[in-house]
Amino acid sequence: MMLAIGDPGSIPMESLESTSVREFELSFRNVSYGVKHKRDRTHSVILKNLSGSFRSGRLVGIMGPSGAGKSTLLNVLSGFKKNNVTGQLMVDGQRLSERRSRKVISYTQQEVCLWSALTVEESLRYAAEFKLPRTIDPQQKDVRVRELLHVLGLASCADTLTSSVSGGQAKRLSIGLELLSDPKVMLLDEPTSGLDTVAAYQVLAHVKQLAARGRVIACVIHQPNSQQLLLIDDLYVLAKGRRIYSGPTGEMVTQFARFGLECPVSHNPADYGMHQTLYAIEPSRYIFYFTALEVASLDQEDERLKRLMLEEEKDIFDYNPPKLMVEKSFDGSYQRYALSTLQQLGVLLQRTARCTLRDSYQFKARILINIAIALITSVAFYNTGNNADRILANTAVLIINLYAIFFTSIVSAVLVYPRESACFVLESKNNWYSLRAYYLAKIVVELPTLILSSSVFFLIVYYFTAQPFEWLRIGTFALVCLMFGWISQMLGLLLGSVMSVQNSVFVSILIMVPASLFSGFFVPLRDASVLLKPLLYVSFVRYAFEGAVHAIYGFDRADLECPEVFCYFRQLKRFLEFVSMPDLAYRYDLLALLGWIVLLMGAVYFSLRRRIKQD
Ligand SMILES: Nc1ncnc2c1ncn2[C@@H]1O[C@H](COP(=O)(O)OP(=O)(O)OP(=O)(O)O)[C@@H](O)[C@H]1O
Repeated sequence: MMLAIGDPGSIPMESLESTSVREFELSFRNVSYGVKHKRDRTHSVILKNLSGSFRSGRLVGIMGPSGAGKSTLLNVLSGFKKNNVTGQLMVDGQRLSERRSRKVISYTQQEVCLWSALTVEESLRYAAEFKLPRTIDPQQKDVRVRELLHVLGLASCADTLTSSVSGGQAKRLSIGLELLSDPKVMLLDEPTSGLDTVAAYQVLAHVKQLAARGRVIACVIHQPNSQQLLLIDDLYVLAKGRRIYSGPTGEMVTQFARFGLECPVSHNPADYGMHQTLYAIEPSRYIFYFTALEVASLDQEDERLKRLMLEEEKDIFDYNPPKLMVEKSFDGSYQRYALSTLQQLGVLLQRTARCTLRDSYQFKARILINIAIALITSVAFYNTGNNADRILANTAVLIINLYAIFFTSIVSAVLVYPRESACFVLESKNNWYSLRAYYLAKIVVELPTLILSSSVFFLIVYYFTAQPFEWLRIGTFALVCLMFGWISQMLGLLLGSVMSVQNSVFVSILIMVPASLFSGFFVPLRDASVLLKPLLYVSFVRYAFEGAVHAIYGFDRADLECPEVFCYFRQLKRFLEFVSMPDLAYRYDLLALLGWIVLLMGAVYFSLRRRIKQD
């Protein structure tokens, strides 16, 4: 059903409402936020001593000039920003813990983060799967998705991939994803930016209806027109991180006038002309918008503004909230996630499978690169496997095999992961699913890709370079390749989760080049300097290389063929002494690789957890 302008009541809200919620209030007291500048060790205050209360049933508009701290305030209230924040967040006068605030507050940021391989409708459907409880039947979910498509004006692009929609459509979709679960408190950062007047009105009207049904909704709003202003019940106006107004929209101008801040505030004749013209065209927009912005943009030394700010800071809490227990009023039956971990895992796997099948470029490229390198290696080292005269060349095959696995695994992870992890952080902070479910899904999805891509390489090279066709050797070699590939993959995910694509690529090269030195192939343990030796003992490349050498030449392999009169390395014992691996212990290599896997998997987990927790 399309929403008619000027008729917000026509929004089909009934099915979007699950239960009626009693009135409540989200309030914050003495909220300050500062940043330390690393370069000159100075400290800037971004939000100073802000207090206020947003009541359910009323749509709150947060206004102020660019850089006033509007987005920062929403980041702080939503819990997205936690470091260097002081103050209290309360529901009905009861302090809201961090965990609890995550349960009740949803936040739609200015930047959109969408899965590029999904269509608009699919994105909403997956959001519905994650955010709506299983008790809601699929038909009802379908109705909600369809309603949102219409209300947000996305019906015409429902089947378009999110990578192809316009900026405004992407913005509306990102709001829709959060609207689906009908959260108790919604903080929206510029929900109308990028939208035309009609769409902006529709979004605001929809949001107002949600507020009217007992939600707290606060949104940063830029340049609202008179119709949009009529929808905004309360205004919270910021100037350089300080509050200059909080209260009903209609009373703002009067409040400013009490401090001699009457419109127009500036007396530049040129500006005055502009003011007059604007006033003639659209009086209400002129009064609210220009008054708010002009006052907020005044010099902080302006006496009138100073008095106004002092008054606002003095009069922080005129509302006396009822002392209700948050537990009873809010959390009684409120679950952080709509689905169990297992159910979350199921939906995550479904979504990833769909994205991978649709956007299979990365996967195909990885397989093709592996085949190409495998064929080149096979041509270069054809039939070396059982030739004692070419044993060094054959050892090179083993190390090339490991490098190919390393680079294809790490590069595909660092290229794709930074963007994916940004979406994960956003969805996770908004309680779509837990880190545990996401991490499990990631492992389940990555493992088959890794097995397939490294097996392709390994099998081609193994066959054409004539390595021994014994199941024990094939199995042990494959296991080393797989574990090494998993280490590379985890390293890629770790880099991708903590840094940008560019930095991850540089760092992965920085890791691998010295790691080659520590493989034991170029500098055997015996010849390593005192400085190099400790690095060889911890190098995962060395353990993988040793494991591979053991798989191919260990386990009491018979002497090699010698096509010449004399081959020094015909007896494998001599070769193993030469590469400084006389007493090979395959299981120790596996144990060391396993240790690395556990370490890196833990590191990836904790780095993702840190990202969810940090600002
Ligand atoms: N981590 C940070 N380090 C340094 N400065 C910061 C940091 N976070 C915010 N700021 C500064 O705080 C001020 C407020 O930023 P914020 O993004 O909240 O403004 P805004 O009112 O939302 O602006 P806009 O309307 O342009 O989006 C800006 O001057 C910004 O540069």
